[in-house]
Amino acid sequence: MSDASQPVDDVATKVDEGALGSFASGVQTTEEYPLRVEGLRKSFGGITAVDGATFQVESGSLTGLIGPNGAGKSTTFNLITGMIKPDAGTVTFNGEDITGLDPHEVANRGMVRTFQIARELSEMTVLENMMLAPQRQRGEELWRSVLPGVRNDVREQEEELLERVWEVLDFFDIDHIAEEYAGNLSGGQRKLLEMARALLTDPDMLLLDEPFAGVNPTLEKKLLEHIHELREQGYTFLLVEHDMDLIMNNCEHVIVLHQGRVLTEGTPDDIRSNEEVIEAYLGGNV
Ligand SMILES: Nc1ncnc2c1ncn2[C@@H]1O[C@H](COP(=O)(O)OP(=O)(O)OP(=O)(O)O)[C@@H](O)[C@H]1O
Repeated sequence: MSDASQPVDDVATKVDEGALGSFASGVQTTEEYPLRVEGLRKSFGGITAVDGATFQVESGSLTGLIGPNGAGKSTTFNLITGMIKPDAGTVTFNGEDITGLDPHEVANRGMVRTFQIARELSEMTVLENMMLAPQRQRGEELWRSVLPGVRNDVREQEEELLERVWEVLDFFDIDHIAEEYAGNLSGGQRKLLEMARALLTDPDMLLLDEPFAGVNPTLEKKLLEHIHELREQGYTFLLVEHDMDLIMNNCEHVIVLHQGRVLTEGTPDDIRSNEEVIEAYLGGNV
């Protein structure tokens, strides 16, 4: 059974008191390092995409996961979030072994990744996309739904959701395009919508896979401001991004993957001057 039923009192609770306090249940982290990946391994036929990757991500950090093309970054993301199952190794989130869980089970525990807006969602408005975003089932809410007379009114829940949706749209400055079809948005606006949908699930940690690809500099700046604001409120971010300047200027910690394992990790300054990293990138045809 889902550990989402664990009473919130059981864990150290870091309550978000920022601008999102009104719609988020509060960022809850039980650990200094909420995400721990150990000995993760995955092969596709003869190709070992992830080969014993071991790292951890500090609570409230913006951590960058970088590496040359084919280093295993996307596969690592997919393994962490349950999109694919590892051949070996463990993924621990907030102290719980979540290895091999399905994506919705991982999301229910508070870790989500952004998804590109699928084709069928392009034919819906921004508002409809938000209303259809998967909702995190926290334990307390499961209980509320079965206790007679306690907030089990569907209309009341829909109204609450709508209120949260507008707050998130407002936070990302996309409330004015709520009635626009998602398919008509610019690349940058789509990225904002993808992040807004992820945030609506009320996560503690977000995994962002190239969130700035195709985003113009103005929107990139805006998106980065949102990420920093959320980080200050206690959200934890793991970011895969090819733009090295962006990683170096925004992440406080950088993990370098090479050939499916961690080559090194450290501050941007450590990484920038690391000979092994330079060599890996030169050999990696970046
Ligand atoms: N489903 C799959 N089937 C076969 N091989 C795969 C599959 N997914 C990934 N690979 C291979 O695993 C290796 C790692 O791929 P992955 O996409 O994880 O790397 P990456 O670091 O995200 O690369 P990039 O920066 O180019 O996006 C590559 O050699 C890739 O071709």
